[in-house]
Amino acid sequence: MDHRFDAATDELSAAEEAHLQRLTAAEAEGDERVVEAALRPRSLDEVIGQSRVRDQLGLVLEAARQRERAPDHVLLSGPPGLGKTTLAMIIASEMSTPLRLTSGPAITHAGDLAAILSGLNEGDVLFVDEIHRMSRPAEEMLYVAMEDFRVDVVIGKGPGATAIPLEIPPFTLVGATTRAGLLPGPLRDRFGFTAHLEFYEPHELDRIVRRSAGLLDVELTDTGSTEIASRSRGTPRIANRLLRRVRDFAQVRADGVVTLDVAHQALDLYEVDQSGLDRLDRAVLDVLCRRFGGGPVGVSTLAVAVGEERETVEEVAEPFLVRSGLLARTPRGRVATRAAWEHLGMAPPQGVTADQSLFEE
Ligand SMILES: Nc1ncnc2c1ncn2[C@@H]1O[C@H](COP(=O)(O)OP(=O)(O)OP(=O)(O)O)[C@@H](O)[C@H]1O
Repeated sequence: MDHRFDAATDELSAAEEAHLQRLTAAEAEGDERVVEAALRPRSLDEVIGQSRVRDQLGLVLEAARQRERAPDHVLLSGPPGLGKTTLAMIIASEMSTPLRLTSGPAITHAGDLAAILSGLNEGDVLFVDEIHRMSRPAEEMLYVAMEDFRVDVVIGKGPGATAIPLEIPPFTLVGATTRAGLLPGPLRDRFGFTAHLEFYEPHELDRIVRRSAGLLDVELTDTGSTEIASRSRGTPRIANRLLRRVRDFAQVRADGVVTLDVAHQALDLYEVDQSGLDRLDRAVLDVLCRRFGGGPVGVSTLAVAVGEERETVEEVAEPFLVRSGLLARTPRGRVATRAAWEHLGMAPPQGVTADQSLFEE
């Protein structure tokens, strides 16, 4: 579908109108995931922020189009909700080719991957989310598929087992990971283009909030939008989610318009603080400072203390806390910075510095 949104004029095209109708229907069914998917930008031009990634990726795709070849394999890394899935969909749509979706945890056996790879058509884009969580045998099969476009199907077991090579058509693998560091070198090296997605700046999130509000038909003031953007943890998915929650509040407890005051009240109600820290972020800081005297403390201990999985603390809470200068990762464990103590309204113990570089791993 030709889904283009002109952020400069905020005008909806006929295609956009149709899209909006589908959105409204999805909302009427209360399906938040459908709504989230419908808010995704559909082309590189529509992507807000990430300008370097957009430029570089645009060039990779244009060159491939000119050569009439499948683009090189692409690795997208970065914290959740910054647009990895969105970019994978855009790669497929810009190449006018179908997108096949799977995820690392879903591929438990090499055979699962063999089945997916052998079903690909020439030029298909295969998206593997959480690629760092794939099993080792599947990973090894993927190396060969990425480089030689071949799958070795093993027949039989033990010493009598034989590998039958099966040719597969050239395809583009798009891998997404929140932990690029966990990918084995040989896999990482086989991606021709690697993009690291950064947290978004408040003015970019502001544009995202206004774009989504336009699509959802939510009336919001400039200051209302800025307020939501500034509390979105640098993350578009959170910006869109907060917009929907503030919209609920505006509808039920106000006159439907998202003003600064409405945004304030709603976000306070949902326990999103002024810096955008949510419950988990605050729990991590709280435990770190109050229970462990500001650290250093190991991430596993921290995770148990807040009642979360280690991965959740490491991949969801920490990147934003580090980026906000509230937490530092050190070889001896996690440490609260002076800003973290101040954020909790507590006096830092002697010797705690604001200078994160002292804590660098
Ligand atoms: N650059 C962007 N401009 C506008 N909206 C965006 C942008 N990036 C992401 N979004 C919005 O944020 C939401 C989340 O994006 P997406 O699902 O692509 O993130 P993700 O990085 O794949 O997250 P996860 O790894 O958790 O699946 C999408 O619904 C999309 O509407």
